[in-house]
Amino acid sequence: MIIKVQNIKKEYISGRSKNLVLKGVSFEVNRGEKVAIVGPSGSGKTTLLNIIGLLIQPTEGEVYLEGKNVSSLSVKERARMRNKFFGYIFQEFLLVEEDTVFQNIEIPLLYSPHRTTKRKRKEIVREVLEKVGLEVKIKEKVKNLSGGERQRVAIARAIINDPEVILADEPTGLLDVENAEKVMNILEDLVAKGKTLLIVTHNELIAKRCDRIFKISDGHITIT
Ligand SMILES: Nc1ncnc2c1ncn2[C@@H]1O[C@H](COP(=O)(O)OP(=O)(O)OP(=O)(O)O)[C@@H](O)[C@H]1O
Repeated sequence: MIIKVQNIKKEYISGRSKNLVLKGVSFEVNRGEKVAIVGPSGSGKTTLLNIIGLLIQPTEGEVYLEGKNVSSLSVKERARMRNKFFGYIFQEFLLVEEDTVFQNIEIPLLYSPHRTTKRKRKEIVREVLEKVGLEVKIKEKVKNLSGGERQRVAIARAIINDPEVILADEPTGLLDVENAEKVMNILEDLVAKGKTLLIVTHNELIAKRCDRIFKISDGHITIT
């Protein structure tokens, strides 16, 4: 088992109002699994993904990654996990529009503890761009790309450090059917090579392609 979540609660407090979004969520995910996280808008899907990805802290409960309780990790180890263990893909791509495809994708390499020369970075970036079918766009500015191409750049950036787990938050939400299909095929290829995928989606067909579906409703999770 690669991820274990135990009795996670998350409460947001703004002013006097409290919002208990997750009311005690527990599950395990195995290595190489493809899991869909579904539920109505505002049910806490992104919140759950961000807790697993160490982007936010739960109010209560524990997250274990490869058997290690993450609350026992130092700040440095958490940062390393974020950079090396997870690849994050978001609906809005979160790319630097004015920069080139290469500049956007090399970012995680610049933050890696292993120094790389520009030549080496180019080689690695070319390799991941090949995986997402965008080698020819390496010098193009992101602002000149289509939505589908942007999402593939975002995927390339997410996988450049060869992460174990890919966390994808509505990665096909802004894409047409054809581009959504391309993105899903790339993600499924990664799973076929042993990566683990957690994908938040509103799309039933995408959810059905996964091994299991985690449905969040009223702060609780049902697994099918
Ligand atoms: N930083 C925050 N501070 C306060 N409330 C928040 C914060 N982040 C999320 N919430 C609230 O928590 C609830 C769950 O939000 P979350 O984004 O996890 O839902 P979601 O299921 O991903 O929704 P959607 O499908 O619309 O993206 C919502 O009511 C949201 O307003």
